[in-house]
Amino acid sequence: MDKLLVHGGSPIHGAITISGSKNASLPILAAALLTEEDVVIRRVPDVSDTNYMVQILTGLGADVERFSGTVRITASEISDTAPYDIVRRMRASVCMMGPLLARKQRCVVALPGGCVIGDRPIDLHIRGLEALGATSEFEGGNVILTAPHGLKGATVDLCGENGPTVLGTDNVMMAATLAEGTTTITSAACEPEVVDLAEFLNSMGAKITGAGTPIITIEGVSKLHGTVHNVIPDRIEAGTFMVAAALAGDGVTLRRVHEGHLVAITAALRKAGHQVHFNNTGDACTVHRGDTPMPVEIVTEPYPGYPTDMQAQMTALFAMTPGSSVVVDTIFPQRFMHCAELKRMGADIHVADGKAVIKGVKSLSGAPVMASDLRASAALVLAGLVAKGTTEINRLYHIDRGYEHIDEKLLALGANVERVRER
Ligand SMILES: CC(=O)N[C@H]1[C@@H](OP(=O)(O)OP(=O)(O)OC[C@H]2O[C@@H](n3ccc(=O)[nH]c3=O)[C@H](O)[C@@H]2O)O[C@H](CO)[C@@H](O)[C@@H]1O
Ligand SMILES: C=C(OP(=O)(O)O)C(=O)O
Repeated sequence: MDKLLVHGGSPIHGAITISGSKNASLPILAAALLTEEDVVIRRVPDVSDTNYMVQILTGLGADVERFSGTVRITASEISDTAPYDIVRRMRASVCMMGPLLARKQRCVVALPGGCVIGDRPIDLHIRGLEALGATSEFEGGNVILTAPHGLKGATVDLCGENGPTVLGTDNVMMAATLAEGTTTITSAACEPEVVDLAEFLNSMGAKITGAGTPIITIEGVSKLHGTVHNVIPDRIEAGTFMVAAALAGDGVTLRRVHEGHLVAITAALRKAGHQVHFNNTGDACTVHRGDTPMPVEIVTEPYPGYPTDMQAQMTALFAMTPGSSVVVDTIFPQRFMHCAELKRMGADIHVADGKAVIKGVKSLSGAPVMASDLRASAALVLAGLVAKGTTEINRLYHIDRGYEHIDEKLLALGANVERVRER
């Protein structure tokens, strides 16, 4: 298990390039199962989640070649059962359900269960696939979906108690591409990753309109074909480095970003007193720490609102921002595991009922801390950049799930970090 040592106090500056999006890559890799033909996906980040997805595809019988950021998949003959050993390691493996069901009329996928960010039910995924004519049963920790006579288009509402579901929208959209007739998804998730998946599917011959709005229409086709696709930039990786720059930066430029995907994060940083400038084409931005940082309140919401995947990192920034800031997570109200570790570094945070109140302190001090999930680990790295002394972040595999070569990118910006490899 690797760990990261962050020696605080070195300001970061310079430029880095943002990687392809993890959360767009995962469903797109799964969607390659919808055709027997060759699919080439570029800018897939080299993170453990995409490696697991490649292993799942291989385990299902697909031929997969990976060279740098490019993955070529040929799924001419595949099985309907996703191998448990790998599926259990990654929650996003639930997005195999839609493509497998559409292609094989049956799928067996291990249930993801909960995780440290809270309960992660899949009732809306199942409800959506059942509306298309599938039947479901649960056996031995697996969900088994069958549609022996194929799927049929229907109207499906995917709104849950906490709003729409991203991977649920992906699953129903992927399944509906090969269903007979027209499917309408209402209360669809509007995240850019859903739009990227829809663009990928359309480039394979699917007929999808409305992705990026709450109503998506999919006209079923009998077959999809091969394609080549470039994955969108990772808005959460970009947001994480934007916050790093606001916390410890002395002018940090991020290349290959998408301004339109970063509106809520940019607004929160500007409100907190930091400077964010985009270039004319909106594909690069430079962030400077403001002279008078101010406390703000952020409330996570479905896109285009402030993303839950960016609240832990912002909490690290608020830990050193004078005054009282507030973070409310309406999507995953239990997603505050990072706060206990930030407190070990000297932060003043009170968490109750899905809300953290953070009183800025003058300084944090480095400490051994435990990463509990992907974005919580990112928050600890950010805090470590400005803490006095050394922060030792254990269980680095959490961060390696979703940040491509984070240590190398931080080193390129002048941070003093060291990955300690432990076998
Ligand atoms: C791989 C990937 O893209 N992961 C992202 C995706 O996860 P994921 O797609 O799993 O998250 P969802 O959008 O489904 O979850 C949103 C909310 O809906 C609830 N819910 C979800 C499904 C369901 O069947 N029933 C139900 O009640 C969840 O508990 C949560 O409160 O979107 C989340 C919300 O933006 C992000 O934090 C994750 O990084
Ligand atoms: C929570 C995340 O991912 P996952 O849904 O795969 O757990 C994330 O990317 O922050």
